[in-house]
Amino acid sequence: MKTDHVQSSVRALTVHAPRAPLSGSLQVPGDKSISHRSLMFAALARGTTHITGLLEGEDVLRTADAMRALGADITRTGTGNWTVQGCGLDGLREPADVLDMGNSGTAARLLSGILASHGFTSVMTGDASLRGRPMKRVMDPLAATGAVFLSRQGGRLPLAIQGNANPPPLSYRLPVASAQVKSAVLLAGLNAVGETRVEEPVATRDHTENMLRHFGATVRVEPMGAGGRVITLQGRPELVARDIVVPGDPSSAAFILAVALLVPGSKVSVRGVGLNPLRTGLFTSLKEMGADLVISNERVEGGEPVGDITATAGALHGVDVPATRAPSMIDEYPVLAVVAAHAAGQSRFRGLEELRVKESDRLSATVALLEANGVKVEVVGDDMIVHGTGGAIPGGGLVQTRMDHRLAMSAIVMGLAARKPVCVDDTAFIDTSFPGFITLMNSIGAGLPA
Ligand SMILES: O=C(O)C1=C[C@@H](OP(=O)(O)O)[C@@H](O)[C@H](O)C1
Ligand SMILES: C=C(OP(=O)(O)O)C(=O)O
Repeated sequence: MKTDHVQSSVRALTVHAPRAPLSGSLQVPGDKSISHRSLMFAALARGTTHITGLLEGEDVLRTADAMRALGADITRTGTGNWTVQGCGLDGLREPADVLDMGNSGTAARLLSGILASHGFTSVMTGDASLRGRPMKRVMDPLAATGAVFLSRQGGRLPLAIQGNANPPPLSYRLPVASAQVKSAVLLAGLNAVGETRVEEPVATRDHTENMLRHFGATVRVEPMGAGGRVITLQGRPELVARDIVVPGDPSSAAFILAVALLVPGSKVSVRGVGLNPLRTGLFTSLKEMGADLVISNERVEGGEPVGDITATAGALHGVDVPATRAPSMIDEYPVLAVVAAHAAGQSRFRGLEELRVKESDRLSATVALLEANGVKVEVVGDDMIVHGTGGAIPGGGLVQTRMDHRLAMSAIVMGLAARKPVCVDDTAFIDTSFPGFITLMNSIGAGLPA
């Protein structure tokens, strides 16, 4: 199994500060959220969808395998170029074997919405990290549609799902700010007659809403309260194949831009980065720290705002990131903590409870990453407080990456910015979201061992 392959080929790395400033211009791989959805929605549509710029990371390859097991015909025609022959909403078939979603919460949670609303039985599992993550957050709303779930204790994978092909439409208020939960409910609503309604008190990434519309569904989005939204989806739409251009992943660009800000004298551009406003909280926070980040060539590609971002190294100061910004930068806190460790003064990141249920407990893992490298950090309730070193991160630590790609990449950024080398226990999981990361870093002069 591929999961075992990733787990068994441990790749340790020792990271030294580069001898010279970093420079260059590059593109990062396609957006992970949009890539998963492209494959899933194309499989549910009728006709042939061509996808350009698909992220070929392990997580997305798991979604491709799962959609194939459900009957879609999915072919890779070139780097990032994929073709999906969809089955239509009523054309999926029961998978003959267990669906292995690897390390991917997005794949598992979104797929559960699809599986719960089809009249067959399926079983889903994942690697040790994913098997530890909570699935009750999707099982609870989906069970109200008549789907039956059997999971391990605490709502953990493996999970057996007996779907209901005629689910009633749900009206659901998200108890956690999660685009994955929102998407699972909306995807189950595709097969329901009538209007599915989701209330989110804080807006989360809206790729599901935008992309379902692109494939022909009627989706309405209205503001609710201060920063919330109500999303309504008309059930049983005729989903029709539509081509998709996947923008560069802002969550991947984050690591390149962060290292360019921290290594003195550096200047690096990342071209074609997705700039959906529900994904750009990190860039806002970096600018508040005094970062020299310039966005140029803004345009719309494949329905998403896209631009080029240039980062130039310079002095940074601490920042107070409000909890309401968390959903728009939820995957970027580990690397922002490294930037805050380098900055002068104190930073506070508020409302990080969701970090505890990612590929690892990212709150405690980020604290450990900083502490191992001589940086003072505290957790107060759900807030993280980082005491910046004013450009003098001691380094010299060993970082445990806990099967978590974002910790591995953040640890590498720390090693490039620290005084003493940083050892990273395992970088293999970087391939889940950012294949080619080390090669790209070296293309701007990072000098990492290949
Ligand atoms: O919907 C998505 O594509 C994602 C939503 C976020 O998770 P939550 O919905 O759990 O916040 C994010 O952390 C994940 O990397 C991708
Ligand atoms: C949390 C992440 O992904 P997922 O939930 O899909 O595993 C991530 O990529 O940082």
